[in-house]
Amino acid sequence: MIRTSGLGRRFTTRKATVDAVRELDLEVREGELVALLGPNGAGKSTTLRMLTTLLAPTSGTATVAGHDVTTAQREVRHRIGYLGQGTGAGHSQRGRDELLSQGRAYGMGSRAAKARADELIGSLELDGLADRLVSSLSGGQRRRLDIAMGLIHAPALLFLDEPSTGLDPQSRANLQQHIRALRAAHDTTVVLTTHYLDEADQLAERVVVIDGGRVIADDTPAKLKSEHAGDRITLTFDGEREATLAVRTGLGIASGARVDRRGPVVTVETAGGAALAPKLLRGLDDAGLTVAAVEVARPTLDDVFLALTGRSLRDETTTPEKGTDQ
Ligand SMILES: Nc1ncnc2c1ncn2[C@@H]1O[C@H](COP(=O)(O)OP(=O)(O)OP(=O)(O)O)[C@@H](O)[C@H]1O
Repeated sequence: MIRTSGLGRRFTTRKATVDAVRELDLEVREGELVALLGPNGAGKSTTLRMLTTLLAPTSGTATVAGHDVTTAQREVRHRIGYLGQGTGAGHSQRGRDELLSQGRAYGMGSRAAKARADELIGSLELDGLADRLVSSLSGGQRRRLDIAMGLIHAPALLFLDEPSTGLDPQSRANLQQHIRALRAAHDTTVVLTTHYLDEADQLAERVVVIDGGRVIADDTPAKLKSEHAGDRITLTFDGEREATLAVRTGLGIASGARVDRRGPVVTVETAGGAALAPKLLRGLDDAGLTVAAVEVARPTLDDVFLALTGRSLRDETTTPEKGTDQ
């Protein structure tokens, strides 16, 4: 569905030259749901804008839905849907009318456009809402209408640029549920960008991690986590002295695990944390050391990003919160 080879985009301004995307080799198969994950400025939007023909690459090639993004822009555009950052339906219109005019703009007959609009209104649960003025809809509802606009011409491939940015967690979960259902109902390949770790983890089958314009990892969330980050066992002792003694016992763990002590808290990063924790506690008990609290946490995609770059994605992104909606 998508194949890029050495794709790149350089921006040259009077002040600086920025390689927003470098040497991108990406392949997306039919039916996949792929998330491009990275901090602000990583190159996610620039990648999407090149794949949707909105921006010309300065190096490399890209084929989308069987057509070259540089030499066959029209063909590509007819086969894809795109929801950009901050784009959306006109506010003084009713949603349904917006959908119909969008369908006509794609050359659909009025009957076909109406049938497709009805179908999308149903699957995105916009019944009732589609007959209201767009300006009266909440952020999440408007985003769903935007997705319907992007799908009106039944594209095989849908690009969503940060679809849930600015939505509160509940509306975000609701939108994710709709994206999943849409994909199941219409068999659409979906490529989306996000800087929400939970969104990439829960929604995408495959996560392409981008940093500084380059792909630094590309796999299923489960494999990324098992390969790049271990489970984390956090042991809290009554005092720093006990924690130091506990580390000195070696904790009975295999080499390769990372042990870190901060004050009375010892963290152990290792594979198979859930199985190891009871053994570890028994060993400490035998050594006469009492653990005040223990916690075993599965790794997150942030741990993966941290392992790959030494930086946390959480520190780099902010989560703007707006009103809840359904
Ligand atoms: N038109 C432009 N002119 C100059 N630099 C640009 C332009 N567009 C993007 N850039 C730069 O390219 C880099 C990648 O930007 P891009 O918008 O693709 O990142 P992003 O990963 O989508 O970030 P965000 O999550 O903030 O949307 C940034 O350093 C950005 O400042």
